[in-house]
Amino acid sequence: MKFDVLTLFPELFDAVLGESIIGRARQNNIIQINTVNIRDFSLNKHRKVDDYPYGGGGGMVMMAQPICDAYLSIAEKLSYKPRVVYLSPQGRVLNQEIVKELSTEEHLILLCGHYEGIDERVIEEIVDDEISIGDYVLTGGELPAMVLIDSVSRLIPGVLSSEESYSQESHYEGLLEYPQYTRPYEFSERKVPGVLMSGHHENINRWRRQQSLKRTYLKRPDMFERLSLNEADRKLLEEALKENEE
Ligand SMILES: NC(=O)c1ccc(NCc2ccccc2N2CCOCC2)nc1
Repeated sequence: MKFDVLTLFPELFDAVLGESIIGRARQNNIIQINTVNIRDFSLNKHRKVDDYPYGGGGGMVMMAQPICDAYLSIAEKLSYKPRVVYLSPQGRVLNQEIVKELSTEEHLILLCGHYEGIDERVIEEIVDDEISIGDYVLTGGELPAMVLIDSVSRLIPGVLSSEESYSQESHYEGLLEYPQYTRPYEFSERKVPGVLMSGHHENINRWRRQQSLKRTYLKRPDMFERLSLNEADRKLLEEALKENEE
């Protein structure tokens, strides 16, 4: 999987994508992440990449030419047209389903906007997808690009070790994760739930699924209503909610 990031701030990516799981995956060449500085493609001597908006109004707009030339510097070497994702507040909001879809691509070009946005003709010319990481406004598209790279990369085979990839398990897909505990057994007078100490794996899995169902129902009714629960799950949830009332 290859990511090419078109950005005005390539150095922002080094720390976040150089460390830990993603850093290791880059070293093992499981994923490649390359940044392209849009400013290097400005045609004027002051390396200007923004200009005043036609129609007036405050703020500046990123010019089309430097962005499109930065894109061409990548695309012209390729025999295929790579998928171009533009990170913007107008995009469809990223979720795990979209992450999964993106992880099937061999090569993604991520375009990071700044100022008040980019000249619309760039979107018409080269952008395939507009994606937002949530309904809030940021100073630039770089953090959204890093979020997308992180979430997509962890689905690429070989990026997560076997332990790390455990959280991939489909058994609770669409559900919130159950509570996690580790040593010591008692911490600030709080003990670990007995079932987890029993070594009874069937009961442990039952308890974990019950906790995931309960948490999803209580914390994320929007996710919960998308679930289709079988009879066993419904009973588990009912029992958990009854305990809540006691
Ligand atoms: N939710 C997101 O994914 C998200 C993404 C980017 C982003 N900002 C960069 C940006 C990129 C494109 C267009 C406008 C802008 N903005 C520039 C600053 O002013 C507001 C508009 N903000 C939030």
